[in-house]
Amino acid sequence: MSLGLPLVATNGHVVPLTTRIPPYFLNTDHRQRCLAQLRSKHTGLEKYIYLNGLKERDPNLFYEVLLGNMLEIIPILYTPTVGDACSNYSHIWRRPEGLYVSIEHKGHIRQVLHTWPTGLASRIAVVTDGSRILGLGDLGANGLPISIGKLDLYIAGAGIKPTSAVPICLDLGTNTEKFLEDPLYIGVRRKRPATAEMDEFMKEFMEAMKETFPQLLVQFEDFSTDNAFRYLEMFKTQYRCFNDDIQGTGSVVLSGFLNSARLASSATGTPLSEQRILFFGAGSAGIGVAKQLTSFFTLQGMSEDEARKRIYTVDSKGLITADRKGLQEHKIYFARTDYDGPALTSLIDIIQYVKPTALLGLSTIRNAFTEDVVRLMASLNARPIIFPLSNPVSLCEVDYSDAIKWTNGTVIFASGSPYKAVKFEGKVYEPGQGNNMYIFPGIGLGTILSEARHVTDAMVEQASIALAGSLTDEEESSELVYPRLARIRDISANIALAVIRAAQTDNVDENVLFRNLTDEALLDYIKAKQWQPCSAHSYPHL
Ligand SMILES: NC(=O)C1=CN([C@@H]2O[C@H](COP(=O)(O)OP(=O)(O)OC[C@H]3O[C@@H](n4cnc5c(N)ncnc54)[C@H](OP(=O)(O)O)[C@@H]3O)[C@@H](O)[C@H]2O)C=CC1
Ligand SMILES: CC(=O)C(=O)O
Ligand SMILES: [Mg+2]
Repeated sequence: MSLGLPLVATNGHVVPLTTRIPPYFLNTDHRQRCLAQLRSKHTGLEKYIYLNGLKERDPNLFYEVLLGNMLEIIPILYTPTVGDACSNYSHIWRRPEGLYVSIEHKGHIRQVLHTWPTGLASRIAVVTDGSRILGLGDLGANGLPISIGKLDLYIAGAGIKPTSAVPICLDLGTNTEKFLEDPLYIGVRRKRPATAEMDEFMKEFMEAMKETFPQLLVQFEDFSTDNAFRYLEMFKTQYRCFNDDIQGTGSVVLSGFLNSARLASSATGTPLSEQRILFFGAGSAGIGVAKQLTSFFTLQGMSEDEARKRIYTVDSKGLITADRKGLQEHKIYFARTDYDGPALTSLIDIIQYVKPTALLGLSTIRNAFTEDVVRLMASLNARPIIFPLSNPVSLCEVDYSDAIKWTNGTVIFASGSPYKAVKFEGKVYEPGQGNNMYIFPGIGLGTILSEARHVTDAMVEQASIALAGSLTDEEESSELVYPRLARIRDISANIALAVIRAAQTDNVDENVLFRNLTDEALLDYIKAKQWQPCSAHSYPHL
């Protein structure tokens, strides 16, 4: 063990020649100590604060503990607890953890970006404007922890170097009064800008990002739906960027849906071409997933119209039909043209009309999938596919234990936030977690390594297909629809390989050296590039 400090060995123990750490500290298991300290905290928020302090003090140890305990720690750094961290961020703020770019910096954004310490080494930025954090609404400048949490997943899940990661919160004001009135609120005290002012800001920001960090990929995160679609359209062929809520969610849910449809079909024989998918919630996530599914259906040989006909969307006013006045732009494509009865507003009536094989919730409405809804889905399908995908858990459309009970265990289930396994009538059932965390680390890794100029639709689609195909025999026989989280590094490497190949096919890869490598050699290269934490390097300065 080389720690960069003088050591002596006595009785087989390593003892540092320093007074600043206890002589036998190095012979103890720091990971176990951290876990014990973590577990001694009583609330999720206390655990979150503890873990972020640990990351600041000792990033290697932090990521070692995280990688060894993903199932326990991801729900703290990410959904659901990151939702509490965001809601309370102005109050729990301890130290600078990311980059804030304020509307008041307009005209000087490049100078602000230049203050970021790792400069040209930066490879991936997760950028939120705090306007729709999970399903919690407009949290303004409190949104930074969502960018930090996503980047922890890049580092742990894909092996991106911590020094390559840039968490960014755009501080553009907030329309949430309680923050504007809170004396501890850390953001600018103004309402959000009108579209023209925000567009000017975003254009300056993206141009400054490209100039300051030429090798960087931007992941847009938790922008309100209209802006999420608008900036994706505006920037997706101009800069290296993608939108996680639209494209990442689309990609991850397509994977889970394909594995679910295969499971359901082994009971019912229903082919993909006869699936009817009902989206409860038609925002950036719902429409993003619907688009990804239809794009995949057309790859399978369906016409665009046939593919679109498989999809039904519901918003706060009920089933979305083309005759509705003033439909928002993003809802028009899937609005039904074949329904001309009275407006259908209750979910039960809509299910009775559509007879869906799959019900996907991206609505932010807690318990919207009531017992009646779930039982109706079970009466229509031998294996109903029910994905309550809204985050955090407090906004999930149905709890796993209820879904199991009300379907007598026949449900094929994936939720946005994690649930524990459930025992029902003597059998243990394991839920899936349909969350973009399975996909964005691999998309990012593949994009960064291939130096793709843009993230193309095919790169996102191939990522999804790679994830769907990543189940082991054991996972398949346990009827999982997503792989176990503990394998995320290998899965991310496989997704990255698929993303790089798609970038090559689309001719957007600037790193053309990979074109000559076999898949096996490229996969080895990707794995060798994954950063590994090593807490033995933790005390060089003592
Ligand atoms: N699992 C995952 O990986 C991901 C999950 N999500 C989650 O998805 C959720 C939605 O995100 P996003 O699409 O961006 O948010 P939006 O607010 O844009 O979308 C919410 C949608 O739900 C609809 N809705 C609201 N209330 C009702 C109701 N009572 N009945 C029916 N529909 C209703 C809204 O209708 P209207 O349009 O009329 O307002 C809107 O279409 C969030 O909770 C988010 O955390 C998001 C990304 C990834
Ligand atoms: C998971 C995610 O990106 C969201 O809930 O917004
Ligand atoms: Mg999100």
